[in-house]
Amino acid sequence: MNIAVMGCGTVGGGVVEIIDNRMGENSGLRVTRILDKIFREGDNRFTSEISDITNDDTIDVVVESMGGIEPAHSFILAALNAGKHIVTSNKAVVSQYMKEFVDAANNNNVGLFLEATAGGGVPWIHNLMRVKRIDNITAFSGIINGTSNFIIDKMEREGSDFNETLKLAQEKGYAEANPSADIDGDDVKAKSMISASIAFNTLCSDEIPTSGIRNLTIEDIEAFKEMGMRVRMITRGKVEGNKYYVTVEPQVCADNTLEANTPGYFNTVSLTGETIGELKFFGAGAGALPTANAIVQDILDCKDGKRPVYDFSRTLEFDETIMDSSYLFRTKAERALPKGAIMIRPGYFEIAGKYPAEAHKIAEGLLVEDPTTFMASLQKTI
Ligand SMILES: NC(=O)C1=CN([C@@H]2O[C@H](COP(=O)(O)OP(=O)(O)OC[C@H]3O[C@@H](n4cnc5c(N)ncnc54)[C@H](OP(=O)(O)O)[C@@H]3O)[C@@H](O)[C@H]2O)C=CC1
Ligand SMILES: N[C@@H](CC=O)C(=O)O
Repeated sequence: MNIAVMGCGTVGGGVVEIIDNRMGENSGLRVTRILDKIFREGDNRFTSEISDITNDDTIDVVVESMGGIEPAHSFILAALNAGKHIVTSNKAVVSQYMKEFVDAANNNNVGLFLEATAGGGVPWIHNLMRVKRIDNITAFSGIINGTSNFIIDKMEREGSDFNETLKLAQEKGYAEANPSADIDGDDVKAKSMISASIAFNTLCSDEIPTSGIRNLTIEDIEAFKEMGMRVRMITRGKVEGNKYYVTVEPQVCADNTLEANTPGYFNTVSLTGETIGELKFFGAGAGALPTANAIVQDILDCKDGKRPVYDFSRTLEFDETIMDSSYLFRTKAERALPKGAIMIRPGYFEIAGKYPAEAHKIAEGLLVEDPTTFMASLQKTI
């Protein structure tokens, strides 16, 4: 099977490394073209022209690991329309154009493989699809961003500085090209849209309330520790009747949970199915080789003739009333808090029974008066 890799940075470089140097010749996989801006000296597979891939009938699979929206969107479509299978790690573009990509793949009788778009090396998408062979998935939740977990964990363990740790995550190749996607929750939002669309058989709304860890301080971490809690960046998705909802925000969890004990750049993500109950998946959530591993697994599935089938036919209403939670706010803008806020320790307030969008709106109001305000949901069973 001949493979073209578009974008040979952290992830694409990992794919080339695994196929060229680790799998051996008997794997039946060969990287024959690499599209990037900078060419590796002496490697004549490099090109900057998409037509060198789309016009090459010997190429079976195209890996898209460039990131971003354009030209990734048009290159993926061009490859699908040229009859190439696509394997991508680019959650930003997939979350925005999932339906268009699925339709193009179906029209051209090729596969669209998405394992690496959520959870890095964790076989999350594969298992969502596998569980659905028997069960309706009623909920998912957990940590699906390695960078934010790496930052929080290092702050907890070593008292490390937020910005220095973010820099370290960038050096290690965990962070997005624009790392605000990691710390403000947009990366988790994109992964959640893909996860929810697959889990719930409906194209997920992009109106997911999203907030991140930008304002998290060492003092917050110490305060949570004294409360027997730890904070994690969490996605939550849920279906009830003909309603579904998804939210992305930091969550303060009991310190004996698997989520609270997820270290470094690891992810812990779980799904709930009607007969299987709760299933949890843990593993490397980012980085060159774990993510490349997920891509190569997809390529091997493709080589075995497997083609993922996506079904978005379920009509569900995106409705936050199925997901009320307690929220915690650390703010100096005490007077701007709504009625019912209870001070649980100096500077920290709890508001019970709030819907996510409502809570995020409260946080936005507080941030105007106190730009250091931090908000998190308080863990309970969803
Ligand atoms: N890093 C990780 O741990 C993970 C990343 N992902 C996703 O995988 C994708 C790639 O991420 P990552 O490998 O970290 O990113 P990198 O920035 O390390 O790699 C992207 C590569 O693509 C090249 N590139 C970008 N645009 C173009 C273009 N128009 N033409 C040619 N080459 C281009 C970049 O060149 P240049 O640098 O010169 O712009 C770079 O070499 C992203 O969608 C990311 O969200 C998913 C899971 C994990
Ligand atoms: N930046 C992302 C990379 C993997 O998806 C993360 O940190 O999780």
